[in-house]
Amino acid sequence: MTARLIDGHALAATVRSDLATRAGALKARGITPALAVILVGDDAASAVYVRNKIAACEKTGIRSLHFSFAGDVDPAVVFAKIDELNRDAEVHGILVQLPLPKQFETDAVLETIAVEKDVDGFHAQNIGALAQGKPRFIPCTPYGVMKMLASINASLEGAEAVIVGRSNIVGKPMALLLLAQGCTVTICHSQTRDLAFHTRRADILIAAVGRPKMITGGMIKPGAVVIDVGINRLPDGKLCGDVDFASASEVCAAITPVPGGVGPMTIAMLLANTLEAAERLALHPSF
Ligand SMILES: Nc1nc(=O)c2c([nH]1)NC[C@@H]1CN(c3ccc(C(=O)N[C@@H](CCC(=O)O)C(=O)O)cc3)C=[N+]21
Repeated sequence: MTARLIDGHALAATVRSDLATRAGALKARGITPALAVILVGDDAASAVYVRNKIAACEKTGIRSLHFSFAGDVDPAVVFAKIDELNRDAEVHGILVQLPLPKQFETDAVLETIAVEKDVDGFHAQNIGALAQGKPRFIPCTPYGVMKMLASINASLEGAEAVIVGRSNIVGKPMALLLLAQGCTVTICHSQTRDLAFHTRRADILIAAVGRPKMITGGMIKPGAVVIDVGINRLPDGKLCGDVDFASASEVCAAITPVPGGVGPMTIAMLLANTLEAAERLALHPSF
């Protein structure tokens, strides 16, 4: 069996075209949706992602503001910038690129971002709202994964969903979203005793661990949908996912590639959240 490919670039382009229409409607009312991105330090991968985000904003008619700080910056300087952006009525979304250098307490930084501008959906209040089934901003990567599952009409009600990885930014919110759609959800992690036992039961398998090609075809149920969130750079410079694509695609029904899968959708959903923030702030300026 050869799996169907879920094309993240094509799907992201569809999302962007809808967003461009909505951005145009806001502009006609005198509002230019704007995203502020804060980058601290000179991590090469982070610089690439931030560049991709800014380019995607431009394609969609969203204004982007970019603030860079040296890796040894005093956190107080970054807090002051976030505070300024929180109060700037022309900024609708604020994103602080992670990971932050070690002098930062990441959670404290994320909690400083105004909840109504938290387009990453990482603020404790936004995670709490999602956990209660009343999401305001859905974290971009899991949000993009849900769109990818919808694009192939994956049936989620009663499905066995297995997530490998328990991070706050992917694994946990992913579990909440799949749960809300009626999946029976299992979260596996580094202490899971028999990983393959769990993954082989999955109708929907989400790999988000950050270990190159660790999920192989033998660990996958025939006919499963496999979503590869991992982005790993191999010594030869090539990117690969957490899933061994060659063996997995012989077994599963549908699979996302790396690159060109979840990554581009993550950025598209960041733009979607920014537009939603701008639309909400336009409707309720004091919200
Ligand atoms: N506050 C915050 N929000 C994030 O959403 C966030 C973050 N911090 N820190 C890092 C991770 C990672 N992330 C990616 C986004 C796009 C691609 C992407 O476009 N990937 C391309 C390849 C890019 C390349 O060539 O390296 C692809 O998969 O096709 C990858 C990774 C967002 N993150």
